[in-house]
This record gives sequence, structure tokens and C-alpha cells, in this order.
Amino acid sequence: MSKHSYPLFVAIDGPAGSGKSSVSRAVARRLGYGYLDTGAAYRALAWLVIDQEVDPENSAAVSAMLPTFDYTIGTEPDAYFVRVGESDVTDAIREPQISAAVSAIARVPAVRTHLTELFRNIARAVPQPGVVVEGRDITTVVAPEAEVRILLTATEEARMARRSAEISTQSAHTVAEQLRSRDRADSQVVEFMSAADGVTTVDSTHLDFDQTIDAVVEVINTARNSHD
Ligand SMILES: Nc1ncnc2c1ncn2[C@@H]1O[C@H](COP(=O)(O)OP(=O)(O)OP(=O)(O)O)[C@@H](O)[C@H]1O
Ligand SMILES: Nc1ccn([C@@H]2O[C@H](COP(=O)(O)O)[C@@H](O)[C@H]2O)c(=O)n1
Repeated sequence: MSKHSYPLFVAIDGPAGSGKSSVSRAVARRLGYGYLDTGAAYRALAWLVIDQEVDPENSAAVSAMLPTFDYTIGTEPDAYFVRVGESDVTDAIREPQISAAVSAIARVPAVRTHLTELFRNIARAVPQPGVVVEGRDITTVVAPEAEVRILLTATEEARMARRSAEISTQSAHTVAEQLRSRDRADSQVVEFMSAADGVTTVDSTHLDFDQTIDAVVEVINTARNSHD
């Protein structure tokens, strides 16, 4: 029987475009763990706010939506989906208008408290022996007691180049400006640019995708061995 009553918790923080989602999902797949993308919940709430024609800057109106926010996310690395009620919003939450609105919603304290509790419950319930949870504040706020805590980072230049390579509908300049402005807004609320005490930094600036996965898996295996 496992020594853990809950799945082993791997917490991964980092700035926009550092590879949190793609690397975390690949790591979870390799280790047979669950995968939880926390940014998707902030995005899904932003989607609902816009869909209901609520002003994202109206924190009281946004907070009032929380009790009926019916959110579901897939935690299998190969069966990812995001739903609000009956609506599948997996693709819709990646639209630029959602990225532009999400930071305003994420700075509302009631939203952060509500979603933090939701993330803890979802992570505890995965059927796998471990779960990789990624977002801006996972190592510091959501799971400061996690068995494994990693700050995944890369230089702003590398992150912008990677992000603009995957977005063909906007100029590299626009993509870079959006990434910078989201990091600026988010960093007023949570610290994700430097590692808190006990958090291991993985800097992927000079690593390719597979090397980054290897580096993260090595940190997990080292921590796992020290817990056994
Ligand atoms: N080490 C790497 N080398 C090359 N490309 C990478 C590396 N790590 C991630 N990428 C690529 O960088 C892009 C951004 O990664 P990803 O979307 O996972 O970042 P993120 O941190 O989740 O961003 P955000 O917080 O904005 O959602 C993706 O296209 C991903 O495949
Ligand atoms: N733990 C988190 C995760 C996300 N946010 C906010 O959501 C936005 C979208 O996140 P992505 O990872 O999908 O890009 C992000 O810009 C933050 O505003 C958060 O606050 N905490």
C-alpha cells in the first residue's frame, strides 16, 4: 500500500510561457500521474464573466458568480477538457480576449480563495499515485507543503520566442507585449519570478523540451527517494 494517503503532490510555478502546462502534462504522462492545470479555472471563470456580459473589473459582480460556477476539468494527461456547466470551453479559454481579461479576475481575493480550495480538492481526488499541479502560486499558496516544489523558468526572451512560435495569428511584437503585460499584472498578486524557500528552480532557457522534462523528472525522483 502507498505510504501517502493522498497522491504525491508535485507543485510547479512559473511565469507565462515558461512551459508549465506543456512540461507538466508530459511529466505526468511519463510518471503515470494526474495533471492539473490551474490557470484553466481562472480562464474558465473569465470566459463565464464575458459570456454573461459582466465587467471583469467589477470584483463584487465577479465574486457573486462563484457559488454557481459549475467547473469541471479532466486530470488525465491524455484526456484534457475544460467545462463550464454543459459548455465545453477547452479551446475558447485560450482566445486572446480571455488572456486579456483573466488577470483582472485573478486579482479578486474571493476568487483566489474559492479556486485554491477547488484545486486542493481536485488534486486530492485523482486516482493516480501522484499529481502534477501547475500555476502561478502552487508552491507558495495552494500547496506550500507539497512533497515536490519546482519553479520552472526561462528568460523573457526565450519565453517570448516559444510563445510567438505557437501563435501564427498575431505578430511577435503583439505576443511579446501580451506576455509581458500579463506577467506584470499577475506579479502584483503572486510571486512566481523567484523561488521561495525549499523550492527547486529548473531553468529551461538552454534546454530543449525533452531535456526540460528529464530535469523535472529528476527533481521529482530525488525528492521521492528522500521521502521513502
Ligand atoms: N524547454 C523548452 N524548449 C522549447 N520549447 C518549450 C520548452 N518548454 C516549453 N516550450 C514551449 O513553449 C510554449 C509555452 O509553453 P506553455 O504553454 O507550456 O507555457 P506556460 O508556462 O503554461 O504558459 P502560460 O502561463 O502562459 O499558460 C509551448 O509551445 C511549449 O511547447
Ligand atoms: N495558479 C494560478 C493559475 C493562473 N492564474 C491566473 O490565470 C491566468 C491564466 O493562467 P495560464 O497558466 O493558463 O496562462 C494567469 O495569467 C493568472 O492571472 C493565477 O492567478 N494563479
